[in-house]
Amino acid sequence: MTDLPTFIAGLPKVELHVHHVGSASPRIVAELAARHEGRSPVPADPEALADYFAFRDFAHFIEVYLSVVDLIRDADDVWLLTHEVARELARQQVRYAELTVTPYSHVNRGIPAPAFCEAIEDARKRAEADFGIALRWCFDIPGEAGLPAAEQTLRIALDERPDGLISFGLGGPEIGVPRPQFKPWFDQARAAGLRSVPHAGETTGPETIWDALRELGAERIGHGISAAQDPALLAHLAEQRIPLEISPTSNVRTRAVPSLDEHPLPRLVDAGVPISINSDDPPMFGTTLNDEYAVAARLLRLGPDGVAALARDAVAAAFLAPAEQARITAEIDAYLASAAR
Ligand SMILES: O=c1[nH]cnc2c1ncn2[C@@H]1O[C@H](CO)[C@@H](O)[C@H]1O
Repeated sequence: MTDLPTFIAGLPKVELHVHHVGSASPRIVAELAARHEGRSPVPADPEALADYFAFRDFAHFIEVYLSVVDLIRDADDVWLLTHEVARELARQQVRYAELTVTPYSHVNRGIPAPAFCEAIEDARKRAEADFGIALRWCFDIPGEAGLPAAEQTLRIALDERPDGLISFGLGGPEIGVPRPQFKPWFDQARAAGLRSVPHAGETTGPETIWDALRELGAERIGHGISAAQDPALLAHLAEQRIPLEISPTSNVRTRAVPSLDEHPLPRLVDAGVPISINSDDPPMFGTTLNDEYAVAARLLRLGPDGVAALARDAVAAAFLAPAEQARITAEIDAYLASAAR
């Protein structure tokens, strides 16, 4: 058996909670910054960028995140970012990824919705041809922009309806952004066949997760780590098989959790809550999906069998057709068997 990092690097995976702009690598950020003659606080130098991606708190993280969003100014930038994100995911043996994109933020910066959707769709199809990876879209509402953003995000989702669009989400800060107010837009999105995957319980308590379940019809929860504080919620998530999309390093870098050793992931798993392991905004957090699997293996004391089970759990939580889930799961099983020889 090879060492665990090597095993993880070759393990077929899916990723369910990873943000489009949040995945812009230092090289991509440098290229985007260079395209716009340095009219941005975002450093083009990868070293300086690593320091720039250090966050005082969650609000500061969102502020930095939006400064990178400002670098994306036209459809070519959108295409470049999307295709490169797909390349990096495929390098990590990701076969399928549900990428969270925030059309409101780009349309609000002057990129017309049709051009934005055409760019992500063309990059998605090219990535499938170039790298063999299947991408799907979650359109999320940037919560800090409130109900106008909800309305515009839904409009773009329903009017443009790109082929890859499968889910509807809610990102940004939770503090001061109560979930119930978004119910009318989630109701319309779900009625149109989009799956509901809001963030909740990342920086606020279990009540935000209850709201996301009861008011927004959440089928999965982005983060949801504060569920560990509420035994009734843990039992509900476990009984109803509602998966949490866990990104351990994200929670430490945004100060949602003091340290990895204090991360609630072991308690969530012990309570029988279904989870998937994700990277959220990997370059911003100085991590990769493979690194997050290694973190989970350490926190959960897993070997190759346990890590392969984490990958299977993510496949089971994916909004994939059963035949596709079976295909990727069989790949995981075959890989584990071959690594054991
Ligand atoms: O970990 C996260 N939690 C919440 N929002 C996030 C996270 N990572 C990226 N975003 C993104 O922050 C933007 C705010 O306007 C949104 O685009 C949201 O998708």
